[in-house]
Amino acid sequence: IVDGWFREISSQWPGQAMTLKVNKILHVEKSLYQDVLVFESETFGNVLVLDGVIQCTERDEFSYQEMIAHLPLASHPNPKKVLVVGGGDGGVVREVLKHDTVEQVVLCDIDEAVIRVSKQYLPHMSGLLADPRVTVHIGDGFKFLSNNQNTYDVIITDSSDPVGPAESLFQKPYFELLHNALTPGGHISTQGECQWIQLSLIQDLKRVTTEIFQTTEYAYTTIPTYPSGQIGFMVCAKAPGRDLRTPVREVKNTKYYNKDIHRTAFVLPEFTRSVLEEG
Ligand SMILES: NCCCN[C@H]1CC[C@H](N)CC1
Repeated sequence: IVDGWFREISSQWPGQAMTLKVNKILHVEKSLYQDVLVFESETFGNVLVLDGVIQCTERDEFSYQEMIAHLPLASHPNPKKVLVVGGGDGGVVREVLKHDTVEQVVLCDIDEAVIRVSKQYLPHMSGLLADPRVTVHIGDGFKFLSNNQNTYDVIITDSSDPVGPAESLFQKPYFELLHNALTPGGHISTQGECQWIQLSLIQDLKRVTTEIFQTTEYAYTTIPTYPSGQIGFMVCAKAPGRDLRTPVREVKNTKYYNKDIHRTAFVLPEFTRSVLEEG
């Protein structure tokens, strides 16, 4: 933080950096896995930063949390059991619970510090972790999945970037574990990075998921505080011919997501479409 500004400088997005004006530093900690920082910003509410990278801000988190949850859930006929890998801030769990078909949500995050800090500084995101339908498991999602076959209707991987604790969540073995842990007809969504910055990574993710899932699509949303102002998702189905672009159930009480946003999220600019569809 330099002269009151936090700058998100990272080798992952060379030559650019989001900066946010800092009112007050609220928490600094080195957890077992990463550096944890929470600060009160001037215009985006409280901000959670892990290893120098913005994870979520109170003002715009709803865009990412709603889309990564509702794209796989609203296109699934009857999701009852849901797993969230990562997502320790609780925002995705809050969104999953908006589906009244859901009977149980399991959250598996490797770092208890993220959950503890989110409960203290991000109450609007972490509040529903206390819901009776939610089970919180502290551990490596990779290991957790290998003990669960044919169990979950939807699995959402709400991860940080592939540099650090989440690195293994972007590789083929993980997607095979996801496929095995899904019930037939199950859906996944993963934090799929940004087409302006990581298009070659997205192309790899598309190739890998195409080898494993019968249906796989990339979608994206706009979100001011992520690099280049947007982030994408890989959305896949363990079902032949499943239309992931069409919501089959309505989602209420959202601020970003609606049925038209669901459809248009999958419509890609030519520089991305040509790379992902021609492989
Ligand atoms: N629920 C927190 C979401 C974490 N996902 C982020 C996507 C953008 C990245 N640069 C950092 C993690």
